[in-house]
Amino acid sequence: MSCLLQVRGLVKIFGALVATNDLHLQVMPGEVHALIGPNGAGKSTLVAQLAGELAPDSGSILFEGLDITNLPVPERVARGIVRSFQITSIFPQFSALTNVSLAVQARAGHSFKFWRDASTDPTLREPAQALLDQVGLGVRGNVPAGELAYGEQRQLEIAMALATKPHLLLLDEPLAGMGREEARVIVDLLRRLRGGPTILLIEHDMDVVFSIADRITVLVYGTAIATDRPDAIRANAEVQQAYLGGEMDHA
Ligand SMILES: Nc1ncnc2c1ncn2[C@@H]1O[C@H](COP(=O)(O)OP(=O)(O)OP(=O)(O)O)[C@@H](O)[C@H]1O
Repeated sequence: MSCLLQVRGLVKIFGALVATNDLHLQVMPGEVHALIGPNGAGKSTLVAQLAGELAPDSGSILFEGLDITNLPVPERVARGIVRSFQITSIFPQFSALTNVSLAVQARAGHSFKFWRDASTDPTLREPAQALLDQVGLGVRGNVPAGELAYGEQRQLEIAMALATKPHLLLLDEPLAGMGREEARVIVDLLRRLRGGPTILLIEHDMDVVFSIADRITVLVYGTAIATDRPDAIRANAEVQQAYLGGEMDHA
């Protein structure tokens, strides 16, 4: 099977710091692929380069066989690389349903200024309601987005990201700042998304990573030191060394 995303020899330097260091990565279609590594290993820097927010100093990124290394963010989104929690902007005064309707509308190529249409047009409302149902916010559609609980806003952002019909969904710490119950809702949602878009996930909660990832890549000092299935990663001596026997013990 040919890979969806291929990163070849990626390098990103900040002053004296090599944040991404000759990084190679392959993400296969349909998988949940987790990126883990100690603090400062370069996970977010990598995702920013995949999303097009940061330009690499060298190396290349191929997506669906096409070199996208120099494509700007909107063109990557149009090709199906979508980052949740960063690129989606919620309008807090609009209802959850209108927010998702706007995302559906944007995907269809219309301008955001027609938000009045977005809240009433059935061709936007119906898919938007289906997306709210999918993320577990089906009964919260009429609530202004700004009044949703923190975890619900993250669910809403996932619905808005899904509205763009992503082929690759980039999730950078989707559980950050959440309590136990809110995190459980998001983890259940990620499980339900299996079979949908390919997911590249940065997550510090090792229990979550090891229970939902198909494959895991471990970054250390900007380099991918291992990519494998969870059980093989857990047993990998170099990986255990990188974590100094800490977090991995609990995984
Ligand atoms: N814009 C920037 N300018 C300078 N240094 C940066 C910049 N962005 C990141 N860095 C540095 O690059 C290194 C990698 O940071 P990055 O945030 O990618 O790591 P991370 O693995 O995501 O860390 P964490 O798990 O703590 O979120 C760190 O040393 C960080 O301080």
